[in-house]
Amino acid sequence: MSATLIKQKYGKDLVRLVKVSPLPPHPQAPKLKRHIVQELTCRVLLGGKEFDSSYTLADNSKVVPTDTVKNTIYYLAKKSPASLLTIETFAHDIAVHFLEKYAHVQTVDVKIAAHNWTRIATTTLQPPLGSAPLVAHPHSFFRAGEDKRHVQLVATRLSTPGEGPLKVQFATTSGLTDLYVLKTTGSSFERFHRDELTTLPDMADRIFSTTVEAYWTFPTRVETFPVVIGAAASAIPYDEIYTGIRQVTVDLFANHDSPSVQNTLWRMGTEILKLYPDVVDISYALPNKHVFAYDTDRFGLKNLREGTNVYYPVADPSGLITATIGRSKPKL
Ligand SMILES: O=c1[nH]c(=O)c2[nH]c(=O)[nH]c2[nH]1
Repeated sequence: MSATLIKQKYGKDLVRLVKVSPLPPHPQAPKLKRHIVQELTCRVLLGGKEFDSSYTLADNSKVVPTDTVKNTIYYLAKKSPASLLTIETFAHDIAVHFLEKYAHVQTVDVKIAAHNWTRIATTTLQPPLGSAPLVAHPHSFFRAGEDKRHVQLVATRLSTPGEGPLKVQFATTSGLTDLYVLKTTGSSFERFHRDELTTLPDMADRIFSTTVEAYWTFPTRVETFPVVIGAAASAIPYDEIYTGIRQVTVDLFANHDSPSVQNTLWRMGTEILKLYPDVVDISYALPNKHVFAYDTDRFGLKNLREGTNVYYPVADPSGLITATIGRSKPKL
């Protein structure tokens, strides 16, 4: 038997990093320390033909240790604190670092997840507590939810090392996951296909609950280097787009009178493409986390068809409704 190495990539996964960035002092409380906190989980994988021999011939001479990959993430977080504030920019700077430093690295695949630390609302910073309106605390946070912001960036070297400037193609996908939402009415599922295996009744009014997963892609772009690390000049407002997509998603979830998960998903995607011209397409995965009416009718208490207010959430199985929505090609 003769075998061939079809593809390979290696690096460090689950590199956890917390970064605290100062904010300028508040004019009325100049001594108060004001911070931004970010918690990231990073994965950086390196690829290139010259790593083949580490797999096939046990030749480690070209292998940048995954430990060095990990150290580099912290090094760049320290060196380029501004770029870290937007995970797409940080991913870009990580990729550029590896391509500039190691001529035999052909591709860098970076994934970053940002966790949700949200400012605690406190009544006052001075005792007595509990007597003043709520203010966002300058340096105390709570984990508001398990939802995360994501970026996956694949950077590919287009130029030949030693022949002219470094030229890199970047493919960027951003996303959000684990955004757990539930609505108690304003959702139905009726007039679906029926056959002898169908037991589901028409549901005119039901609970709708899902954990939103959404990924959106940006146009691939080519950049020529050197540029200043941290300056990652990109006209794309990644933060604004993330915040907007998250808001449109929850707005439509809450306000759309949903005839099906499929149609709500479509409404979310089409609205986002209208609002954000930088987004090429958006993919959603919406599990239908069923919450069914419990049968207390058996005990003489009507709950199934009328007066429904006691339910049981079903962990598995869930429905899973997925789609990618893009822009239609102009008709010629
Ligand atoms: O919104 C829904 N879409 C479905 O395809 C489906 N199938 C199902 O059993 N319940 C639901 N709900």
